[in-house]
Amino acid sequence: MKLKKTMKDVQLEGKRVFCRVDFNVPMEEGNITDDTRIRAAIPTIQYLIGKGAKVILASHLGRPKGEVHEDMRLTAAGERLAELLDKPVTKLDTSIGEEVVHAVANMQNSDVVLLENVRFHAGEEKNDAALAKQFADLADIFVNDAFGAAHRAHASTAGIAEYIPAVSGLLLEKELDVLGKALSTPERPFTAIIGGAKVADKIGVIDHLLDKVDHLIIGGGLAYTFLKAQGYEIGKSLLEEDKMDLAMSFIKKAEENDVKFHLPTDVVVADDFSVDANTKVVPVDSIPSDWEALDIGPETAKNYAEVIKGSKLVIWNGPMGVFELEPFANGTKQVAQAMAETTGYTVIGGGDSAAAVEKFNLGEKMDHISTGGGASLEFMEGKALPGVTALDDNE
Ligand SMILES: Nc1ncnc2c1ncn2[C@@H]1O[C@H](COP(=O)(O)OP(=O)(O)O)[C@@H](O)[C@H]1O
Ligand SMILES: O=C(OP(=O)(O)O)[C@H](O)COP(=O)(O)O
Ligand SMILES: [Mg+2]
Repeated sequence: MKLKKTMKDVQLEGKRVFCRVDFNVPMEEGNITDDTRIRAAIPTIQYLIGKGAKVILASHLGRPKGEVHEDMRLTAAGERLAELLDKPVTKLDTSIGEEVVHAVANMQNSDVVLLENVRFHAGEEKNDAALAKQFADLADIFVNDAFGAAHRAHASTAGIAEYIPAVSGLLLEKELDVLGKALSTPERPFTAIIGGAKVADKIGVIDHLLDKVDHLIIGGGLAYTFLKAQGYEIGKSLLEEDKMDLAMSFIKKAEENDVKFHLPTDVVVADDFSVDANTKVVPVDSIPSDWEALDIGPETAKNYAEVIKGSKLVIWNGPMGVFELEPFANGTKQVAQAMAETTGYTVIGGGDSAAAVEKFNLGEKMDHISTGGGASLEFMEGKALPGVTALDDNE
């Protein structure tokens, strides 16, 4: 990957800086349940403040699909940011238009403005040139520090870089450095664990991982597309129907490459997606047709923990179950515990995976917690990240 310009390569004093961060934090009833991603952006924001820049922050939250969703506003993130910076943060209700232009015109050096969720505009995810230009017109310099969204070619992560000087932030730089080093000459056995809910996004990376790892462990919502492809009844569990053939091809490729492919052998099923649901542990061949599997079972968790403890390098993205709800947290907890205990090098990625590890108070026991899930997987796969390639080359 080409070296990119960083904040140190540009003059910042008095400059308006459009700084893309990933404040896509897990929320529950309007409250932030894990602020890892906000804390991770603080060094860059402090650096800009210290240099006397006018700091215009932009982020997405959730997937509002181009419409305003009251529960996806960045208000709580702005409040948390102000606490962490110990400094006022002007939170705006939109990310383009007159209100924004006016607020930016009134900024003093070292002031911080937080724009509203950029995904409230349909042009964001389409990487619409007109929207990217509107973002660029607000600023003199673009700083990308949103590693978690660096695999997206969107208006505020990539498009904007066409119009103004574009450099990387400290978090983006650090993530690329640490992940790059861990993977350059991986220690073996090398194990990758993939779970979570973004099945369509993540299933593709398995292909490349099968050329690299010794063990591939599958959990979370991802598991059921594989189980269904093998002919099991999965009830109402998460399924990407059009990925079933792909799933089978991966099982075959694993055999050819002599990669141990681990799927759940037992699961926790529920008659409802809720904390009060009726639940039971069943073998994977006995999932009731009107129930859904929301966690790996205890036998599976024990087996996965053994593999992890025998590994020299483990990368993990995506929770093993719906860990946010107590009855479905055990699988994720057991895997996190094994990651904490193994003597191997451990890398965890993803907004929700990081939140899970923090919830179990095991964050300090991990070697690296990446703020990106999909982003770290695509980086490890060797794919170019649009949020990085868009930045100016350091020639
Ligand atoms: N079996 C399952 N069914 C439905 N959702 C699941 C299941 N297992 C895990 N999840 C959900 O996956 C979500 C996280 O997925 P994802 O965003 O892909 O991970 P990350 O943020 O770590 O990259 C969690 O909110 C969790 O509740
Ligand atoms: O939460 C994110 O990714 P992750 O769930 O893979 O960690 C990023 O903010 C990207 O969000 P997106 O997957 O809606 O583009
Ligand atoms: Mg997530």
